[in-house]
Amino acid sequence: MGAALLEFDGIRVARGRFTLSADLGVPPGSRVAVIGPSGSGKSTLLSLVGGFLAPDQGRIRLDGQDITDLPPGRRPVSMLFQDQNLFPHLTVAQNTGLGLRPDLRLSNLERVRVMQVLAEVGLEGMEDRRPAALSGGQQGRVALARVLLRARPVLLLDEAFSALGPALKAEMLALLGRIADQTGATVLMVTHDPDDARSFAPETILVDGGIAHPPVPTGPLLDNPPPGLRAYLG
Ligand SMILES: Nc1ncnc2c1ncn2[C@@H]1O[C@H](COP(=O)(O)OP(=O)(O)OP(=O)(O)O)[C@@H](O)[C@H]1O
Repeated sequence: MGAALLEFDGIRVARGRFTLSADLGVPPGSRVAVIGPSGSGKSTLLSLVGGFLAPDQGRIRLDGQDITDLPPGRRPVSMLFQDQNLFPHLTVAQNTGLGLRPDLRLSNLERVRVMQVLAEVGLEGMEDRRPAALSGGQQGRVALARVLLRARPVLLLDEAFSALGPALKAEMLALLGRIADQTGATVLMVTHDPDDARSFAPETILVDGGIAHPPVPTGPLLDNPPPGLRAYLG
């Protein structure tokens, strides 16, 4: 629990003919957007942190601890994808409880904690429903409740809210902000929407031309984008 400094130290990774390099640090507890053209390597950058992809060169460190060789399940990282990763046959409470124990053998104390986080994200009274009986926004809340329960030091979002309408997306980003405050997590959020970056992330990593650039203040970057980003933003 608590924030963590995330470091990409001399990272090089090839995927087919594509190569990404990253040499940067993300300060503890910061909220960072990851933006760049389609196919520039944003998901690749997140996969390196999540452990779904191993670099060809370089190390990834969290608070100085080398996590490069740790399998995904042993990394202090939570990841949220667009499809929210809810299991259709499990209830809201069970889907949330998975954040604590994959085998769902929760202690009484852990059950109480599940109910608490569900109340915190506004899902009180819906604990026994299955995901199909929830709206899209409510499903998003279940996924965020699980993240809140896990309270991992690093939270990765890969276009997690991009399918949502503007009002719902704003609501999810606000909830995400509260969760990041509560857990103190370092958040990396891939988005195609510059407004998401502006509203959520004081700093942004630009991924372009095979390079993940160190984070810079979001406002100035978007107000005065370098040529590759300018072309992409239109
Ligand atoms: N499994 C793979 N095998 C070969 N090449 C891959 C593989 N996965 C991704 N790539 C290539 O790596 C590059 C980066 O892909 P990545 O998904 O990281 O980009 P992205 O910035 O997240 O794109 P988008 O915004 O479209 O989701 C792309 O050129 C892609 O074609």
